[in-house]
Amino acid sequence: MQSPVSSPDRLVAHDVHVQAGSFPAVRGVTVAFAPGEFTAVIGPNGAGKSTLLRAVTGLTPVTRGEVRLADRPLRSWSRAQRSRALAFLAQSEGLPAAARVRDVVALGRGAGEWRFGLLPRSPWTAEDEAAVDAALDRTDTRRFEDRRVSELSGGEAQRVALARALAAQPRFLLLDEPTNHLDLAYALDVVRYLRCEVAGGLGVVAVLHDLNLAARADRLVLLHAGQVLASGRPAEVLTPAHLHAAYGVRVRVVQDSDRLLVIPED
Ligand SMILES: Nc1ncnc2c1ncn2[C@@H]1O[C@H](COP(=O)(O)OP(=O)(O)OP(=O)(O)O)[C@@H](O)[C@H]1O
Repeated sequence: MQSPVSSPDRLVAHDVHVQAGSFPAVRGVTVAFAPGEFTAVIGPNGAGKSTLLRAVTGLTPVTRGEVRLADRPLRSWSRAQRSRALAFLAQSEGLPAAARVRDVVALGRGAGEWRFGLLPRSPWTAEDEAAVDAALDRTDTRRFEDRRVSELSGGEAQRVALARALAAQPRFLLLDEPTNHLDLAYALDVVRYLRCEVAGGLGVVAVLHDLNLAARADRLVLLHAGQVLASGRPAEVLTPAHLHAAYGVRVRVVQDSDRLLVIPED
């Protein structure tokens, strides 16, 4: 991965350590995420992927090191500025079951924060309406915008959560296992939607367990025991040696047309 130099637009973690309870979950991680780039964070269970994502979003405090956004320490951003710039999609995003899909996506425009008094109320504008429409269209969720969340399948609800995050028009979208529990078609759809957003300039950072999906990212960060074991382009990271060191599994990595395939040998 490119060295995380100070750049006006990057989200940078510099020598970040995070203590989860008494456990050092992230130990000296330095990475940079750029707008218009899709980074997949990979690594075995317990490697520190979720903790790193939460730390760079400002949801989990960093015990040592620093996170910088747009060349300013993240802690100097107000909560409202930060939540507008960085959208985070957790592993199991709880959506209000009784709410209609369109209203849920509107929450991405801050409607929830106004209601709970976390942000000053501002008038709902045509720009807000357009952002909700665009997010529904881009995630192919408009066709059930009037349904309640409780009437959706798991995969549909996951796309609504993605639409809500996109409606905020963040600079970076950080997703923790966005394809978890999705069938092959839905998982590929989600990656395709994300790729479209990246083409439009969004910075995407996604924790992915499926290495063959992760191979479609622009860059990979391979975590192991709270540290970066490898980072860079998929072909640089997805090597048998790296994957054996991280997962303890022997694999073959083959090039199939323009794509890498990871095949376990065990
Ligand atoms: N509150 C806590 N107290 C003690 N250990 C914790 C705590 N929170 C997380 N950990 C540990 O920190 C490590 C990293 O957890 P994290 O959830 O970041 O891993 P992960 O790579 O996202 O794992 P997975 O792929 O299983 O979701 C794990 O070993 C976990 O057990």
